[in-house]
Amino acid sequence: MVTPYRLTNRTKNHQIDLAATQVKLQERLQNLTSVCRNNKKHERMNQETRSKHSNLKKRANFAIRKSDKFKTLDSNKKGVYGKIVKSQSRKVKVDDNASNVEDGYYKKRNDSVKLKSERIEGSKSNYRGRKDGEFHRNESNGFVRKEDRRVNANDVGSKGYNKRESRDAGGDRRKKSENGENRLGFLRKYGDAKRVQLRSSAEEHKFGMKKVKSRKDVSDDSVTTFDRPRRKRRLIRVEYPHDTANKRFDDSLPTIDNTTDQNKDPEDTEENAEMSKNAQFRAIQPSPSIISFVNENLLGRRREIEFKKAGYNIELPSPLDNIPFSTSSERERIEESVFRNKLTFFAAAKVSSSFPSHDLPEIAFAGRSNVGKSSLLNSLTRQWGVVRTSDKPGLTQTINFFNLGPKLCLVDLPGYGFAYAKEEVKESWEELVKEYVSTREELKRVCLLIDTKWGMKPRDHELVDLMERSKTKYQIVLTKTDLSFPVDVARRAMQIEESLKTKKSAIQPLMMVSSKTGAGIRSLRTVLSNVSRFARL
Ligand SMILES: Nc1nc2c(ncn2[C@@H]2O[C@H](COP(=O)(O)OP(=O)(O)OP(=O)(O)O)[C@@H](O)[C@H]2O)c(=O)[nH]1
Ligand SMILES: [Mg+2]
Repeated sequence: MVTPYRLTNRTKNHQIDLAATQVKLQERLQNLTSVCRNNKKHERMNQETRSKHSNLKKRANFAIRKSDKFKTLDSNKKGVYGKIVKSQSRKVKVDDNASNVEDGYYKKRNDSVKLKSERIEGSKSNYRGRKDGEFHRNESNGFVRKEDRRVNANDVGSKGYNKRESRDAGGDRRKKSENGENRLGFLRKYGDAKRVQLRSSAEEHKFGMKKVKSRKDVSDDSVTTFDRPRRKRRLIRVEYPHDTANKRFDDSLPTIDNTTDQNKDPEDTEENAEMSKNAQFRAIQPSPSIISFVNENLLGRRREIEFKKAGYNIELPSPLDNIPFSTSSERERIEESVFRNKLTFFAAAKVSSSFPSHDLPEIAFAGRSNVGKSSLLNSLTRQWGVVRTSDKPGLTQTINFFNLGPKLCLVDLPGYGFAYAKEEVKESWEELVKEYVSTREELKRVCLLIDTKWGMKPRDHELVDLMERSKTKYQIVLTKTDLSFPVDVARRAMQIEESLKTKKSAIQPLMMVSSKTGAGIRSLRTVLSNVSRFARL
């Protein structure tokens, strides 16, 4: 049997004590945890404070370093005016002469600076006193002119960062701040290494500083400057009088160059002659009949729209050589039966002995190089590519004979005048052409091709004279009419007709063609087919 457990008073008391202790312990535990938490918080705070502190320290150091530089600048400024205060370990060099030697303008300054230093040492009346060793310049003194202020790097530099001073000094503030920046940049770049401080013995004694002399010792120790030559102001010079960019200046500075005039003389006269020829050409009034002929045949430079309006198919080669509204480029369309024949290469001759012998009438195409002889042959026969053409003068170098069926022979002659060939070779071509033109019996007509743009040149006249002498029939054909204005085509035709009026062997009318557009080709075909028809061998 279990006896009921009865708590004694003592036990009860004990129990109460224990409960109280438990409560107390719990409270302490709570306190401790809160303390712990607080400690952690503090620790974090401490860390933050420490980092903040270190940051501040760094910034402070940086600021101190910066201020050192400013101090140096300040001391430099003072150095100029005689009172030099040591700033940290940096020193300012005195070399006024060396810097001023470069520019004669600054030489004048030496005297004024000497005067200045004397006056500074003598009394402070020229400067408004501030702190010890700091001075403001007083412009009313007169010895520091505006120009001097501008060229003095130290002075300007100090103004760069000290607004109050710049205000005091007056003048263009913006300019000064710019110079101040330059000055700072210069100091950063060249820093201590280039800076040396020199002081007069009096100053040395006064401030108790060591005398440090630069290698380039100078007699005048009272003024502070730098070794580095001052930046020269940029000047805009007109060095190239013939430069188009300087045209304005050219107009204001006319130069007379006698030597060039003397050298130019012969060419000038030629040019003037050429000019007057051009003027003469422009003065030609073409007759209404020629103008209407040019317009009817769509000769001259034209827009494609005009060809389209007239019904020609501009997709075809030499469109004006076709019947309007035709879509065919076949040679069956050619009216003149002789030109429907196939064009075949027959013979080439470099010398007169190799001229072929046959009983066909010949029609030759002569003219300057690149005038369009070979192109005209292709265009007349509408057989593109049979005769070789090139945009480089001098492609055709031999006398080439082409048979046009059994009735006619077309002859492509080498050109004369400018060509990409040696002089001797060109001379031999010319001789060959002259020989052929003057001696060939089968030759019934020479088509003398003239470039519409350039007209007849002396060599063309030479050939004309030769043909006149040898009584060879020739007909002038103006080529490349599509490159000149219609009125110029008419003028050129008038001009040449006038010049050949008295020539007996010249056959009228003068022909005008364009191998490119095909203008005038049909008319030329008609003329040439008549030659073959009535030729007697
Ligand atoms: N715009 C235009 N160009 C032409 C005409 N005729 C010829 N040409 C161009 O002129 C250049 C010379 O043509 P060619 O036929 O080789 O001249 P060439 O007289 O035979 O020249 P050489 O053989 O060197 O004596 C080529 O590029 C042709 O395309 C024309 O009527 N109009
Ligand atoms: Mg040719």
